[in-house]
Amino acid sequence: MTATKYLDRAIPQISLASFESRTDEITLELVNAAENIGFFSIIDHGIPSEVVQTMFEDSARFFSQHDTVKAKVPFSAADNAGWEKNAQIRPSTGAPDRKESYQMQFGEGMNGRWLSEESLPGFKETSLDFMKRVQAVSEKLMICFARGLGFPDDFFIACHNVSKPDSQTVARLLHYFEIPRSTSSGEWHRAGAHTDWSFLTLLFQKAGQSGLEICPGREISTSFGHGDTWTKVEPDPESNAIICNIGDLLMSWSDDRFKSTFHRVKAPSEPGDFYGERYSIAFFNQPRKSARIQGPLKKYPMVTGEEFTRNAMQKYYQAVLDKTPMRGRKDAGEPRLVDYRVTPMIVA
Ligand SMILES: O=C(O)CCC(=O)C(=O)O
Ligand SMILES: [Fe+2]
Repeated sequence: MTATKYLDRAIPQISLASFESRTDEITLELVNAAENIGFFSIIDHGIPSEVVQTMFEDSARFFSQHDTVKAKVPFSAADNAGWEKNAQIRPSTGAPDRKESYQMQFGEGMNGRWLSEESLPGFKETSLDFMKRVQAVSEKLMICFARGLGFPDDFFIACHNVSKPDSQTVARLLHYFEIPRSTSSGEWHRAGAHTDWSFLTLLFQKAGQSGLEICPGREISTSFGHGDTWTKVEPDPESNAIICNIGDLLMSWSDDRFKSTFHRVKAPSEPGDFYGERYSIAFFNQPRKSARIQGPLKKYPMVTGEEFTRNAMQKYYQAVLDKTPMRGRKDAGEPRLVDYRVTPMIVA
């Protein structure tokens, strides 16, 4: 395996302190970051680090449940919610990510996908409280991006209103398994290179659990950045930073002015890489199904939020939908992506 080429790109750090009186200044910083690297971190965002830690503890509590318990809330491709394990095949690798994840929503997509209060007391309340806080931070960023693109301040907030039943916004708990040092990673990744199809993604990392890497959309020269130069994005517990990236939705809504950025969680294989168990939390701002998506220059035809998500699911999950052993089962109802047969971390 050839060594990864790394470049120490500066990731802009943007403070949201005194937001109301500094909105224009913050807008300039965000627009600049979005036009160039597509990645930035935000600090002074108002979510105390204890709240983040509590969510991480509850995430560990969720994933420590037996697989048969988690399988009661299986991932649904139709709703983009629920639990999957070793089931997400990225177009960049053609192999499942070595991870499990649980996706939670505010709206009707989450119906029947919470574990019962008896099996996981307090989990739903902690999660929804956390999600509301992250949504509040997202809304500040949405005001700035609306200003930056010449829309009314509340334009993106209305399109992403999480109190509406057709909200598609997702909070994703992620758990990557510990990897034995003897493992040869070959071409697979903990999360293969991809862009997110969200408007914006807000990512929480845990101290010491590195692995996230980025390659800015403007600098990528191959389809998935194989062989391109990558930059490590280390967790920053000191400043309680949230890592943010532009997703495909904001790229399209800005007529490509803002670029979504390739990122991945590399399988450890080189000196300095982290082999331990890794937890992260990603919050994907997704449009309401009824939102109408088109940039100010009308570069792309208008699509609804529902259509945008459906297209993205086909692009990112089709390989699994085609392979899923449960497809066509009488009781399936809809395609399911959980492949219980794959044992974690069997890597030759
Ligand atoms: O776990 C991470 O750090 C990144 C996860 C990610 O990129 C995703 O789920 O889209
Ligand atoms: Fe991602």
